[in-house]
Amino acid sequence: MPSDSEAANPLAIMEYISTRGGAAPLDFEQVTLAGLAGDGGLYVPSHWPKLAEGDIADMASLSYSEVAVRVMKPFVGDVLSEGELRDLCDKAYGRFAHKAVTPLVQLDGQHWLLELFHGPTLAFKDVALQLLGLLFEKFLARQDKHLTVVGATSGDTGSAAIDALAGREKVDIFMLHPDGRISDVQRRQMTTVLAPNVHNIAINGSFDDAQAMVKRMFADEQVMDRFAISAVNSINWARLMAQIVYYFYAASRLGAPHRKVAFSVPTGNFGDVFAGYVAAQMGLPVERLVVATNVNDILHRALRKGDYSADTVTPTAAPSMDIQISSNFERLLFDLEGRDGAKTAARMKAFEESRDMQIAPEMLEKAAAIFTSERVDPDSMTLAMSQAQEDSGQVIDPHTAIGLSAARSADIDPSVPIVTLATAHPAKFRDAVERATGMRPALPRRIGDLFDREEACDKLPGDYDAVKAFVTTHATAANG
Ligand SMILES: Cc1ncc(COP(=O)(O)O)c(C=O)c1O
Ligand SMILES: N[C@@H](CCOP(=O)(O)O)C(=O)O
Repeated sequence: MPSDSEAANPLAIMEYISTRGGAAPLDFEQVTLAGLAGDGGLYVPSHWPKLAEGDIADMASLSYSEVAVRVMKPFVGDVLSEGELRDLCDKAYGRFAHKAVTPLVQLDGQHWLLELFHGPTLAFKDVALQLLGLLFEKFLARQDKHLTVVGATSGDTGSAAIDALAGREKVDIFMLHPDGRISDVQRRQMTTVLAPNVHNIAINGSFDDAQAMVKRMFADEQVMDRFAISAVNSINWARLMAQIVYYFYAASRLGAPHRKVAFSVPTGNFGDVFAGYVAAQMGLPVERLVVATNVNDILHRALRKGDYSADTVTPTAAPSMDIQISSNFERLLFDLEGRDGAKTAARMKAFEESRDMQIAPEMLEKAAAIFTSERVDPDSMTLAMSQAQEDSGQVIDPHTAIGLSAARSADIDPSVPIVTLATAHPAKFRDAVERATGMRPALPRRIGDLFDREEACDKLPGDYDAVKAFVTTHATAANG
């Protein structure tokens, strides 16, 4: 738990440093607009702020928006006043279709679902991206600058980012998705947004290929000199920060800080579960974080055996988790290695060249203090969907099913509540849900006419130069 002095001074100035140690420290406004560090690293806070037990206990009776203010304020520092942060949270979470924003649903004596899909695009990404859109707007109004957002999506980040940024002045968004490897609903949620500042690009390749191209752009001086490039993926610290909130919100309602809570997290890019790790560093009593993967199991192999070697991506019925190179794992490695940027830089450079990394037993042991992992195969995923419907009347999506199956397999004390993050609405994956349960979920009213809308999308080869040429031709220069 936090020391008295840390708890008493949560607003000490927060600086952000790169995991690779080669970039100047930034404040919260700068880090939000920067996205990825110039040395290729990911920004992290210079220290983990601590919340006092009493503050965590108080959260049980606060609204989601108020919990968000209390959790995020130490990361924001004095870049926004508390009133400004509260206004942004009220606005962001006011767009959610459920009063609780992220309601908890009890399945049985030990298992709960945390429904994170009540935002405009029906996945957990809205929780952070609705806020990030408003943060961009606020910070760009302070700076006379035009922002070019370049992102990669395996289905959900794209629509949430586009919803948050479509039509905003001073921002263009270029969103790369793997052609043919996302659900029809996911694709249409992006490609039917016809605002002139939105550019959808289907690339021939996997999410990993798209993500690698995005990262390469941040290191490309020809692009960076002309355009102010930023990120909406969880490589952007502000994305992760907003995702820490729901761990506090859920755990405080289940008895934290006086009771430990475990979380099972369907995982791909390691962002959502890393947010849980941060919550634990801030003082939330987290019994365990279950990293639930599908057959694209690099994280399971890494946490179980130290084998972080990237295979090719296998397309599955949980396409948003079809990822083999998990960007945010670098943030964990940085912590596990004593926050030594030079070591992390050397490790990541070697990985980028060989696509292989072995993790030392002492680092694995530290990770095992909080993380455990489970690999869920397609049959277990299908079974989790049908059982959730039969036993609890809950229709769940394939990603949530992977989380729930992992939660039920993990070795966790039966007296500890386990919260599975329900990361997407079942209507986004109607074919897979229908195959598992015989039920075809209806599209929620707000996207009821999705299949009647016109689509716009450019197709490009999985080639960096082609994507760079497209972005630099269509983007607005930083100085407008
Ligand atoms: C529905 C869904 N579940 C789980 C994940 C995995 O989350 P993360 O990439 O933060 O590990 C994603 C994609 O990010 C997703 O869209
Ligand atoms: N699953 C994501 C992939 C990117 O993850 P992010 O959290 O880093 O944006 C998606 O659906 O796009």
